[in-house]
Amino acid sequence: MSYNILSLNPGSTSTKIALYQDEHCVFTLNIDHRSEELKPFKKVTDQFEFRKNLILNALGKAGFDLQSLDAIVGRGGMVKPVESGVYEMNARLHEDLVLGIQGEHASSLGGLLAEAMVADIPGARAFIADPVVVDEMTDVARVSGHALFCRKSLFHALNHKAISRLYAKSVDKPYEELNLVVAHLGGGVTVGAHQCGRVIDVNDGISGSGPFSSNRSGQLPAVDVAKLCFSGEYTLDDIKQMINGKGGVMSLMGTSDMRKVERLAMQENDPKAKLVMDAMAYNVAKEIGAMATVLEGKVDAILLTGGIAYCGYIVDNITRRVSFIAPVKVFPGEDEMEALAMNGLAVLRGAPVKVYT
Ligand SMILES: Nc1ncnc2c1ncn2[C@@H]1O[C@H](COP(=O)(O)OP(=O)(O)O)[C@@H](O)[C@H]1O
Ligand SMILES: CCCC(=O)OP(=O)(O)O
Repeated sequence: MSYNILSLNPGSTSTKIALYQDEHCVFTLNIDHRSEELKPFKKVTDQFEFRKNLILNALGKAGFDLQSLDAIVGRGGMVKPVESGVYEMNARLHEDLVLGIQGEHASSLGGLLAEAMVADIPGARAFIADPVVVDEMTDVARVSGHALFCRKSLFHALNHKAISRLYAKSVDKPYEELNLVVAHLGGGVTVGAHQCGRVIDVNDGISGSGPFSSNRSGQLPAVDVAKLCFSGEYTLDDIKQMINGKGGVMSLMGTSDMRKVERLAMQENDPKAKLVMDAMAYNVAKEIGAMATVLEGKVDAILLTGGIAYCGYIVDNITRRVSFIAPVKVFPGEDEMEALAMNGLAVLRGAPVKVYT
């Protein structure tokens, strides 16, 4: 029996779609969204119709018959902390994706779009897989320095796991027998300590922790942020945007496109662009060092992935700083589309599916 699966990956700056016939990718498209295009939408969930129409138009243009789909797998979503795995859409999951229990992120649209689209396809199923809220952190990693706060597991779980499995396959070992430090360098930056198949610690890529990224501030001096909050000059929304969306390279260089920053630094000898690239590499390397201590120095490999892993200058800079810990392997971009489809395929072929409660 053969299956048709659609992968949906809504990101902060793009919507990626891919069609699979069993293991084979037959169509893939990356729709970039300019920031002005998304500006009119107050909340992420307000983008639902806009993204749905783009997807349906793209599939229509490609001449694909939606009725032949067996499953749609979306990248999810800011729901409650969950175990790694595939979850079938249900009323609870729908509700929590809409509410954004742990905050707002474009990936929450993945499950909602999958659910809405299968509604018109008899027999088709809607899933999310390894959402950004996968939580395998140890108790000690959760404790923050104040009783009102705890550290959260919000990261690129899907790509962390997919790239780790790809690496494990390349060295002919089960992922569950390896200790890895994985750094996803993208819109957000997350660096995780993978111990025998579980991400036991990771910086929170949404709420302002760890290294800065192309559009996020990472950790900031808390007292100075508190002063800004009470200065009367900024709204809560302004402050949230400083941390997530308009922070990081966006704030330092006025763009979140690392290709532009790289061009400025390398071709135009812009000292500020070079300093920002150096600082990004420095901070990512520091976080990798921290995660190596979580694994007590027993690290089989360090994996660099995400869009910024295409940037040779940053990769070389990080590698120079951390290669004393373990060999560094680079997986530029992501393996999320295939991971979504293969997770869905496994369920269609009889693997267990998890129920979100
Ligand atoms: N070839 C490249 N060289 C340098 N940076 C790149 C390249 N391609 C993408 N990027 C940067 O990667 C970042 C986006 O990474 P990506 O992994 O696609 O994002 P996300 O984590 O949101 O999926 C952006 O800052 C983009 O400019
Ligand atoms: C940390 C959650 C995932 C995330 O940051 O994704 P993007 O880099 O795609 O925004």
